[in-house]
Amino acid sequence: MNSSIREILKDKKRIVIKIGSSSLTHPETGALNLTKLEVLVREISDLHNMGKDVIVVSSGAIAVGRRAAGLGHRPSETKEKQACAAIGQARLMMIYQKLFSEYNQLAAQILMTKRTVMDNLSRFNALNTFQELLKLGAIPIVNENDTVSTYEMQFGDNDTLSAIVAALIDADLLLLLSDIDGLFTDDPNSNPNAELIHVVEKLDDHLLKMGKSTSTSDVGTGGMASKLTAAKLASAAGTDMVIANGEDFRNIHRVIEGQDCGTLFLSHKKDEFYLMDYLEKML
Ligand SMILES: Nc1ncnc2c1ncn2[C@@H]1O[C@H](COP(=O)(O)OP(=O)(O)O)[C@@H](O)[C@H]1O
Ligand SMILES: N[C@@H](CCC(=O)OP(=O)(O)O)C(=O)O
Repeated sequence: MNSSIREILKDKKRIVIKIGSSSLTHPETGALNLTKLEVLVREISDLHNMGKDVIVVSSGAIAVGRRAAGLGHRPSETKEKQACAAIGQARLMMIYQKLFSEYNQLAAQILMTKRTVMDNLSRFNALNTFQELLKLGAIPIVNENDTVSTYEMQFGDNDTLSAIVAALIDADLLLLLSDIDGLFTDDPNSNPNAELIHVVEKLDDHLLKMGKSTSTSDVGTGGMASKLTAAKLASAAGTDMVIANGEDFRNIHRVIEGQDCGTLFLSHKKDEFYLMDYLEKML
């Protein structure tokens, strides 16, 4: 049953892939894991070569900037985070540009805030930019514009941002690459008996309570709770979603080949009302 359901993943055409900070950096030092990044870029380039539209939502600006600026601690003050993001985002894009150009791919940067989505004109402009980039064969690399977004304009976590991007551009798959294999019956970092859930057909309140909002890594934000919020948004947008482990980026093709990898959340019918209501409440 599980493997036959996953056949649908082979036909996905427009895919948003979200990568968490913990999947991009070495846990011991916080520096970028370049070997892993090379695998990531190769995997994404190959998906693109298969004729798929790929949109990357990459975290990591604050983690990379913090390391580059020599900050020993995780920044807590807004202005400190903003400065780290300014340094880190530029570095991150420099590496992405370099690696993607080695595979003859065109990488592009899109930075968004809540305001980009809430304001009708900005949302329309953002959508046009995405569409034009995809038409040009580029790979958009998205992040929150952390440098200018303060609390009231923030998505706060890229799980939510990636689901909103997926809804905006009508993606048919959202793939969240995390530091964990998928959704478990409980947090496996505190409960060794927790079991991986392979397929979620309906995201009910019981499942929503399984995801705790605390992140166990030194760089992650949001924990499993924000991934489940993303799953609700994706489902309302008619987008299937998979959470898989970003420890091994070859999981990207495993998911697209329909292998039993991570947790698959099946979407049902579109629910524009839920999406609009969610966006309004974000204000
Ligand atoms: N039910 C659950 N299933 C899986 N992970 C969970 C669950 N509840 C809490 N978590 C925690 O969520 C973490 C993943 O979230 P986060 O650290 O924000 O990841 P990332 O940086 O990859 O986005 C896991 O490492 C795990 O400790
Ligand atoms: N926008 C922030 C990341 C926010 C975020 O959600 O981080 P993560 O939990 O690592 O995906 C940054 O680039 O540092």
